[in-house]
Amino acid sequence: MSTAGPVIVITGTPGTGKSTHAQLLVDESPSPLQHINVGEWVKEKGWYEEYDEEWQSYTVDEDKLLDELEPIVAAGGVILDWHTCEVFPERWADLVVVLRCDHTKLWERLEKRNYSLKKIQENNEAEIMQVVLEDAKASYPAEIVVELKSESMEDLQANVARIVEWIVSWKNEHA
Ligand SMILES: Nc1ncnc2c1ncn2[C@@H]1O[C@H](COP(=O)(O)OP(=O)(O)O)[C@@H](O)[C@H]1O
Repeated sequence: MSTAGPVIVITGTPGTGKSTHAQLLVDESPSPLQHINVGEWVKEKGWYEEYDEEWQSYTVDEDKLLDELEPIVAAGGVILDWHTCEVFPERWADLVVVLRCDHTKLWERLEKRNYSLKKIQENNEAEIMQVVLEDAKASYPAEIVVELKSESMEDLQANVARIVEWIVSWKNEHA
Protein backbone atom coordinates (compact mmCIF):
# COMPACT_ATOMS: atom_id res chain seq x y z
CA MET A 1 0.00 0.00 0.00
CA SER A 2 3.03 2.29 0.14
CA THR A 3 6.08 2.60 -2.08
CA ALA A 4 8.35 3.07 0.97
CA GLY A 5 8.41 -0.65 1.56
CA PRO A 6 6.13 -3.65 1.77
CA VAL A 7 3.98 -4.71 4.68
CA ILE A 8 4.87 -8.27 5.63
CA VAL A 9 2.73 -10.17 8.09
CA ILE A 10 4.62 -13.00 9.82
CA THR A 11 2.19 -15.21 11.64
CA GLY A 12 2.03 -18.69 13.13
CA THR A 13 1.33 -20.49 16.38
CA PRO A 14 3.41 -19.14 19.32
CA GLY A 15 6.89 -20.68 19.21
CA THR A 16 6.98 -21.33 15.46
CA GLY A 17 9.71 -18.70 15.04
CA LYS A 18 8.02 -15.43 14.07
CA SER A 19 10.27 -13.11 16.07
CA THR A 20 13.41 -15.00 15.11
CA HIS A 21 12.48 -14.69 11.42
CA ALA A 22 11.49 -11.03 11.78
CA GLN A 23 14.78 -10.11 13.45
CA LEU A 24 16.90 -11.84 10.83
CA LEU A 25 14.80 -10.31 8.08
CA VAL A 26 15.37 -6.81 9.48
CA ASP A 27 19.13 -7.50 9.32
CA GLU A 28 19.09 -8.95 5.81
CA SER A 29 16.41 -6.89 4.09
CA PRO A 30 17.60 -4.73 1.16
CA SER A 31 15.32 -1.92 2.37
CA PRO A 32 14.61 -0.79 5.94
CA LEU A 33 11.94 -2.73 7.79
CA GLN A 34 10.48 -2.03 11.21
CA HIS A 35 9.74 -5.15 13.25
CA ILE A 36 6.49 -4.76 15.14
CA ASN A 37 6.07 -7.50 17.71
CA VAL A 38 2.33 -6.90 18.06
CA GLY A 39 1.95 -8.93 21.27
CA GLU A 40 4.72 -6.92 22.94
CA TRP A 41 3.28 -3.63 21.72
CA VAL A 42 -0.17 -4.57 23.06
CA LYS A 43 1.36 -5.17 26.49
CA GLU A 44 3.69 -2.16 26.53
CA LYS A 45 1.20 0.34 25.15
CA GLY A 46 -1.80 -0.96 27.07
CA TRP A 47 -3.86 -1.88 23.99
CA TYR A 48 -5.79 -4.49 25.93
CA GLU A 49 -9.01 -4.74 27.88
CA GLU A 50 -7.86 -7.15 30.57
CA TYR A 51 -5.39 -9.85 31.49
CA ASP A 52 -6.85 -13.35 31.45
CA GLU A 53 -5.18 -15.25 34.31
CA GLU A 54 -6.52 -18.61 33.22
CA TRP A 55 -5.04 -18.37 29.72
CA GLN A 56 -2.11 -16.16 30.72
CA SER A 57 -2.89 -13.76 27.92
CA TYR A 58 -4.22 -10.29 27.23
CA THR A 59 -7.65 -9.60 25.75
CA VAL A 60 -6.69 -7.20 23.00
CA ASP A 61 -8.55 -3.93 22.39
CA GLU A 62 -8.75 -4.51 18.65
CA ASP A 63 -10.18 -1.09 17.75
CA LYS A 64 -7.36 0.63 19.59
CA LEU A 65 -4.77 -1.69 18.06
CA LEU A 66 -5.99 -1.06 14.52
CA ASP A 67 -6.29 2.72 15.01
CA GLU A 68 -2.76 2.94 16.40
CA LEU A 69 -1.17 0.69 13.79
CA GLU A 70 -2.96 2.20 10.78
CA PRO A 71 -0.59 5.20 10.22
CA ILE A 72 2.50 3.06 10.84
CA VAL A 73 1.36 0.46 8.35
CA ALA A 74 0.33 3.15 5.84
CA ALA A 75 3.92 4.46 5.87
CA GLY A 76 5.08 0.99 4.74
CA GLY A 77 8.23 -0.97 5.42
CA VAL A 78 6.96 -2.99 8.37
CA ILE A 79 6.83 -6.55 9.61
CA LEU A 80 3.73 -7.33 11.64
CA ASP A 81 4.68 -10.26 13.89
CA TRP A 82 1.68 -11.80 15.62
CA HIS A 83 0.17 -15.20 16.34
CA THR A 84 -3.05 -14.22 14.64
CA CYS A 85 -3.61 -12.28 11.43
CA GLU A 86 -7.31 -12.17 10.67
CA VAL A 87 -7.65 -8.98 12.74
CA PHE A 88 -5.66 -6.91 10.24
CA PRO A 89 -7.57 -5.43 7.29
CA GLU A 90 -6.90 -7.36 4.08
CA ARG A 91 -5.64 -4.19 2.35
CA TRP A 92 -2.76 -3.86 4.84
CA ALA A 93 -0.74 -6.90 3.81
CA ASP A 94 1.51 -7.33 0.77
CA LEU A 95 2.74 -10.74 1.95
CA VAL A 96 1.49 -13.09 4.66
CA VAL A 97 4.03 -15.65 5.87
CA VAL A 98 2.62 -18.49 7.96
CA LEU A 99 5.32 -20.38 9.87
CA ARG A 100 4.77 -24.07 10.62
CA CYS A 101 6.53 -26.42 12.99
CA ASP A 102 6.35 -30.09 13.85
CA HIS A 103 4.29 -30.38 17.05
CA THR A 104 6.95 -32.30 19.03
CA LYS A 105 9.52 -29.58 18.38
CA LEU A 106 6.93 -26.92 19.12
CA TRP A 107 6.08 -28.57 22.45
CA GLU A 108 9.75 -28.44 23.46
CA ARG A 109 10.05 -24.78 22.48
CA LEU A 110 6.95 -23.85 24.49
CA GLU A 111 8.10 -25.85 27.53
CA LYS A 112 11.28 -23.79 27.55
CA ARG A 113 9.09 -20.69 27.81
CA ASN A 114 7.56 -21.96 31.04
CA TYR A 115 4.07 -21.88 29.58
CA SER A 116 1.42 -23.72 31.62
CA LEU A 117 0.60 -27.23 30.44
CA LYS A 118 -2.84 -25.99 29.41
CA LYS A 119 -1.33 -23.26 27.24
CA ILE A 120 1.19 -25.65 25.68
CA GLN A 121 -1.58 -28.12 24.86
CA GLU A 122 -3.82 -25.42 23.41
CA ASN A 123 -1.08 -24.10 21.15
CA ASN A 124 0.11 -27.53 20.14
CA GLU A 125 -3.39 -28.55 19.16
CA ALA A 126 -3.86 -25.34 17.21
CA GLU A 127 -0.65 -26.09 15.28
CA ILE A 128 -1.78 -29.64 14.49
CA MET A 129 -5.17 -28.33 13.34
CA GLN A 130 -3.37 -25.60 11.30
CA VAL A 131 -5.66 -22.94 12.74
CA VAL A 132 -3.43 -19.99 11.85
CA LEU A 133 -2.90 -21.20 8.28
CA GLU A 134 -6.63 -21.65 7.75
CA ASP A 135 -7.31 -18.19 9.21
CA ALA A 136 -4.69 -16.65 6.92
CA LYS A 137 -6.16 -18.37 3.88
CA ALA A 138 -9.65 -17.24 4.83
CA SER A 139 -8.52 -13.65 5.40
CA TYR A 140 -6.17 -12.90 2.47
CA PRO A 141 -5.94 -13.66 -1.26
CA ALA A 142 -4.31 -17.05 -1.83
CA GLU A 143 -1.49 -15.53 -3.91
CA ILE A 144 -0.08 -13.53 -1.00
CA VAL A 145 -0.21 -16.30 1.63
CA VAL A 146 2.96 -18.40 1.94
CA GLU A 147 3.34 -21.37 4.29
CA LEU A 148 6.95 -21.97 5.40
CA LYS A 149 8.46 -24.70 7.57
CA SER A 150 10.42 -23.41 10.58
CA GLU A 151 11.99 -26.42 12.22
CA SER A 152 15.73 -25.87 11.78
CA MET A 153 18.31 -23.14 11.32
CA GLU A 154 18.51 -24.18 7.65
CA ASP A 155 14.77 -23.52 7.36
CA LEU A 156 15.24 -20.12 8.99
CA GLN A 157 18.06 -19.12 6.60
CA ALA A 158 16.21 -20.39 3.53
CA ASN A 159 12.95 -18.70 4.53
CA VAL A 160 14.61 -15.36 5.14
CA ALA A 161 16.54 -15.60 1.84
CA ARG A 162 13.27 -16.31 0.06
CA ILE A 163 11.50 -13.35 1.67
CA VAL A 164 14.48 -11.10 0.82
CA GLU A 165 14.12 -12.15 -2.83
CA TRP A 166 10.43 -11.35 -2.66
CA ILE A 167 11.25 -7.87 -1.22
CA VAL A 168 13.69 -7.21 -4.08
CA SER A 169 11.02 -7.96 -6.69
CA TRP A 170 8.41 -5.98 -4.74
CA LYS A 171 10.77 -2.99 -4.75
CA ASN A 172 11.34 -3.34 -8.51
CA GLU A 173 7.61 -3.48 -9.17
CA HIS A 174 6.96 -0.44 -6.98
CA ALA A 175 9.95 1.68 -8.03
N1 LIG B 1 13.63 -22.37 12.33
C1 LIG B 1 14.01 -22.58 13.62
N2 LIG B 1 14.90 -23.56 13.91
C2 LIG B 1 15.28 -23.78 15.19
N3 LIG B 1 14.83 -23.07 16.25
C3 LIG B 1 13.96 -22.08 16.01
C4 LIG B 1 13.51 -21.78 14.68
N4 LIG B 1 12.64 -20.75 14.76
C5 LIG B 1 12.55 -20.42 16.06
N5 LIG B 1 13.34 -21.21 16.81
C6 LIG B 1 13.49 -21.16 18.28
O1 LIG B 1 12.19 -21.39 18.83
C7 LIG B 1 11.95 -20.50 19.91
C8 LIG B 1 10.71 -19.65 19.61
O2 LIG B 1 11.02 -18.76 18.56
P1 LIG B 1 10.32 -17.33 18.44
O3 LIG B 1 10.91 -16.65 17.26
O4 LIG B 1 10.36 -16.61 19.75
O5 LIG B 1 8.81 -17.78 18.14
P2 LIG B 1 7.47 -16.89 18.04
O6 LIG B 1 7.89 -15.46 17.82
O7 LIG B 1 6.73 -17.48 16.88
O8 LIG B 1 6.74 -17.11 19.33
C9 LIG B 1 13.23 -19.70 20.11
O9 LIG B 1 13.99 -20.32 21.11
C10 LIG B 1 13.92 -19.78 18.76
O10 LIG B 1 15.31 -19.72 18.88
